[in-house]
Amino acid sequence: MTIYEKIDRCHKAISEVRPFEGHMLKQLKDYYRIGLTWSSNAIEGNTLTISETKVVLEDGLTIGGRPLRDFYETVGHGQAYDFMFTLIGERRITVEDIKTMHRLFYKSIDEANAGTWRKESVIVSGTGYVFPRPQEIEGQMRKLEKWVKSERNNYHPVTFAALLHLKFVSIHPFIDGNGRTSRLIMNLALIQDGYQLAIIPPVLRPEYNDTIRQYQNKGKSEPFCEFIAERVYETQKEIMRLLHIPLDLA
Ligand SMILES: Nc1ncnc2c1ncn2[C@@H]1O[C@H](COP(=O)(O)OP(=O)(O)OP(=O)(O)O)[C@@H](O)[C@H]1O
Repeated sequence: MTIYEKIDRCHKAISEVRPFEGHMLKQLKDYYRIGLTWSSNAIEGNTLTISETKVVLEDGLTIGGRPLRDFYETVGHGQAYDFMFTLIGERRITVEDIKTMHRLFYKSIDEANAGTWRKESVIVSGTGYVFPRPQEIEGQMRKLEKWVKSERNNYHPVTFAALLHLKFVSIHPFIDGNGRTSRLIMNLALIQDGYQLAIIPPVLRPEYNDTIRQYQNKGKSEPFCEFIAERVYETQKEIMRLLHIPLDLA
């Protein structure tokens, strides 16, 4: 069975318990708020542990001895995550939504650059890939928005979400926080289509970055899409375990 067939089997089993409705939706949202915030920040070097992330998000407390920036990243990611969930009933992902997500994540860190395109060129370590010039960003992001509208139904929802992430990080429209924003947009696409989140733990960072590079250097998107599909499948199995859905359906 391919990873996509496995995902579809799980999707069918999970959809029967309607996890994205009513009280279950709230519980799932709260559960993954901590997991996604922690993992997405940790992969970029944030030093907070998962239990410290929970303290910051749920009690609003700072953590002694940790950089203030790590605290702001956690609070900001929590707010951007909440905004992402407000779009769950829609099937749109617009440039404005993307800017709002970045602004919420980044406003306490650098208000002037929050939700605004970068004004400088960007170099990403580990790749010789040439990113668009600042003056090209608005056009490329509008093109991406059009692609979302016109191409979404031509892909498996998990492939679509992964491609959206790839295309977004290859524009790298913000001065910082592109990784966090790309993972939020990808997860927005997944939950809008009724799929579970893709959570990338920091230990998988080398594989994550390597599959992005394969797309940029060799034009191969399959390794990244499969990497993301594996992550969605892991979350599906976790949800099935939590909701007492027999795992032999996985
Ligand atoms: N070769 C690459 N090209 C483009 N983006 C990449 C590449 N490798 C990794 N990335 C993405 O960029 C992110 C890290 O790059 P960078 O540090 O420049 O991002 P950032 O803008 O600082 O955002 P964040 O701090 O949220 O990651 C990774 O999390 C990944 O999503």
